[in-house]
Amino acid sequence: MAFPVIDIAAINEPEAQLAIAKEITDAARTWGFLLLKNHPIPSEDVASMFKLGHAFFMEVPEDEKAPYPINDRYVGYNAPLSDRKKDDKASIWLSGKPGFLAAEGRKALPPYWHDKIDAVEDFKHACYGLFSKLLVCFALAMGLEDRNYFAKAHAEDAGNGNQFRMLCYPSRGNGPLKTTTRMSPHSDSGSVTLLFQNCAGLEVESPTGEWVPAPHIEDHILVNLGDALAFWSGGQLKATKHRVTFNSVPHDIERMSMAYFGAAAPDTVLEPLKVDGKKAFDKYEANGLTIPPGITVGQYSKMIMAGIYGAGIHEKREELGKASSVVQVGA
Ligand SMILES: O=C(O)CCC(=O)C(=O)O
Ligand SMILES: [Fe+2]
Repeated sequence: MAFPVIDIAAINEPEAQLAIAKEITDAARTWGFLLLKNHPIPSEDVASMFKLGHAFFMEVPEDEKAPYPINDRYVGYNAPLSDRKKDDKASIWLSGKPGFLAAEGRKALPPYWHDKIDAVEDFKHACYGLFSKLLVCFALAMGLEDRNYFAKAHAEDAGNGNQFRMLCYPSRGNGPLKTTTRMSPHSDSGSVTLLFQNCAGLEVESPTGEWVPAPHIEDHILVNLGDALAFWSGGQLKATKHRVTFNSVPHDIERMSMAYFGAAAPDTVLEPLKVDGKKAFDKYEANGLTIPPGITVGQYSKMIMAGIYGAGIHEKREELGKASSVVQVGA
């Protein structure tokens, strides 16, 4: 079964919409991954975001990044080997609802970013526009009465907003240690991830269970689904495991990617839809955890984050009496 590549040039044309929605949803049911061709995000904008990210990772000294570690709102820098203590990649998190980075979020960002916040905000907003169209496609193709059934639970300014991160898998002079990897296998936990990549290197679990390379095609966006939406859809949509290894991105090769993680508002209750009037599954497991029906998106995100970044920052927030509604959707 070939990796799905879907042309969405006509996504706004009413007579073409249902057919495109069906193609996208079929890919989401089988692979849980797809490549979007002729999408509305200008390639110059993608290129300039990569350029900003690359200069940050390569030119800003580590001691100017280290004082800004990722915080409980998913803003800040994550040094190599901090994810799961073994993933050899660095990331800068630029999360939050529109306006957040220019206001409270600013002090958590290395100063390099301060005059680039508007460009980041514009890019995130464009990602949101595409993401919400994909949510409409799922509802249309699944035959839900309300085409906004999913989209309306994903307002751009709900909760703490969506997460956005740029990643850099550095090139190293020495080979990797046995104990390190690039990006451990995981499924994303939110609704839909838009992934921009500057080269190949991501591997995904195919419908027949083998690790296969996700194609890298110039000007295409890779899309994958997260467990919250897969669970909510009653298993009709699939959240697929993916990883980056030192075989797919050797130690002396650099890779960059940017991920926009769209998630539902933290108070969204995840109750699986029935498929043909029947319960689709008795138990849904993801990343080693079982998702109980009726859990909210906010509660689910807390369940999964401890293994990745440690729950410490969130516990501290709660000790202070401020219940956190942080949504960790990537991995
Ligand atoms: O770098 C990549 O392509 C993978 C990123 C990813 O899977 C994630 O951040 O959740
Ligand atoms: Fe991921």
